[in-house]
Amino acid sequence: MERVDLLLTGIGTLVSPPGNRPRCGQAMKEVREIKDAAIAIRQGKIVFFGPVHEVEEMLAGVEIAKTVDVCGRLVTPGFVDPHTHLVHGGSREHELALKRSGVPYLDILAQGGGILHTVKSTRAASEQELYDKARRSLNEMLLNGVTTVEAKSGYGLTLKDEMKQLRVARRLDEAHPVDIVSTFMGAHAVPPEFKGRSEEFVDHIVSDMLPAVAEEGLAEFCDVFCEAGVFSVEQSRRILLAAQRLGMASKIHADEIVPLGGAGLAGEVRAISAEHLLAATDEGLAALAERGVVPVLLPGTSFNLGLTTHARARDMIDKYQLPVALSTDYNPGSCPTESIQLIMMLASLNLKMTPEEILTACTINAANALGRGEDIGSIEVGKRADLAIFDAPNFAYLPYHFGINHTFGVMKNGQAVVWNRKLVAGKEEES
Ligand SMILES: N=CN[C@@H](CCC(=O)O)C(=O)O
Ligand SMILES: [Zn+2]
Repeated sequence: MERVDLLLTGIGTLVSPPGNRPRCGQAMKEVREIKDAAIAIRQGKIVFFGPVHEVEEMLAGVEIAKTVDVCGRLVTPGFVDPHTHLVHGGSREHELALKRSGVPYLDILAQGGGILHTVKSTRAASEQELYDKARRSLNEMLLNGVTTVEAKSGYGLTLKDEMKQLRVARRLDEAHPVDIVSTFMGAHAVPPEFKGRSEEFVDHIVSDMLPAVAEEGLAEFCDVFCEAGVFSVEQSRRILLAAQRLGMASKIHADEIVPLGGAGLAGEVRAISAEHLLAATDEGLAALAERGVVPVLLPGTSFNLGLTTHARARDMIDKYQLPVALSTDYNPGSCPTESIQLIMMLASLNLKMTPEEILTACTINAANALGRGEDIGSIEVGKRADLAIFDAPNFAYLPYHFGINHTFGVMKNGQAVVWNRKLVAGKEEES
């Protein structure tokens, strides 16, 4: 090699899970930590990393176009947020008092509020309004150290409005430094015009929506809210298998509130991931383990809904050897936060995950929940140089010192997109 584009040096601690594969059970705790480290980057990819003296030896005689000293800071892989409802219209703070008075989430939905309220605001919003709002949230995520985000549709619930959401996600992926992975979630709720006729709505999804979404190549995954009073296991199976035939892999909002069997279905259809899982049974967790499904846990949601029960992360890791991933579930109802660093604190508090497990869950396991373990989610030679730089002495400091943003900088494909705690001008929206 004759030249590297960037040498990131002065790294106090470099910490990353090793490899590309999902990390299960005990392996979630085994992270690689290197003191006084450096990373060499060429054409957006990592070409060497290790203790600074070793990297310098490797680079003897190689032209280094630019050197940046991060002055002893912590460097991790850029975080991957594998479950968000990024693109939507409006907000739902008017439901806060109702929620706090104890009215259950599904009752608010059954009364036409909740998700259905956001459906109204999303239908009423123009594509540009949705774009501008989602871009602001994406900037917040980037400032938190996140470099890849999954984004679901599901607040349009007509073909036209679902496509509107998905096109916004595609435009953001093209224009914003954060990579967006799109999921079609037309089965997020039964819209008012199909009230009492959920089977007909499922027919409409299968016959009209899925083919149109596939035709325009707007989504890589298909997700269903498989929940009592929303979509049954049979309906979810029908939608997910139809989507698979069109090339969209499956994700499931599974066993969030009622143990309906969503986790079992995730195993059966070989979903890439199953999300929430607060009410998942042992049988359901065993099905995930048997079929290599990544459980995506959303502790911000149970926290914000004021629940005293939480997903059984310890059982998932210790007993079922599952590769747990974490996510914000950013959405306007059950979890209005873009902060993955807050989620880390809640994973420690309520899921009893260790800092090492949390790091693994927010990086390589989250990348595998999106089928991107070969490309992102760990600091490895050949992978994209998506990196987060923190004003922190070690990774445990992030879930420990909570309620503030520790990010100093973010590199996306080897380019600084956040520096000195600010978006780098022009990088928040490249065109
Ligand atoms: N549970 C279903 N969907 C979202 C919430 C959507 C909303 O309340 O707007 C979730 O994952 O938490
Ligand atoms: Zn969700």
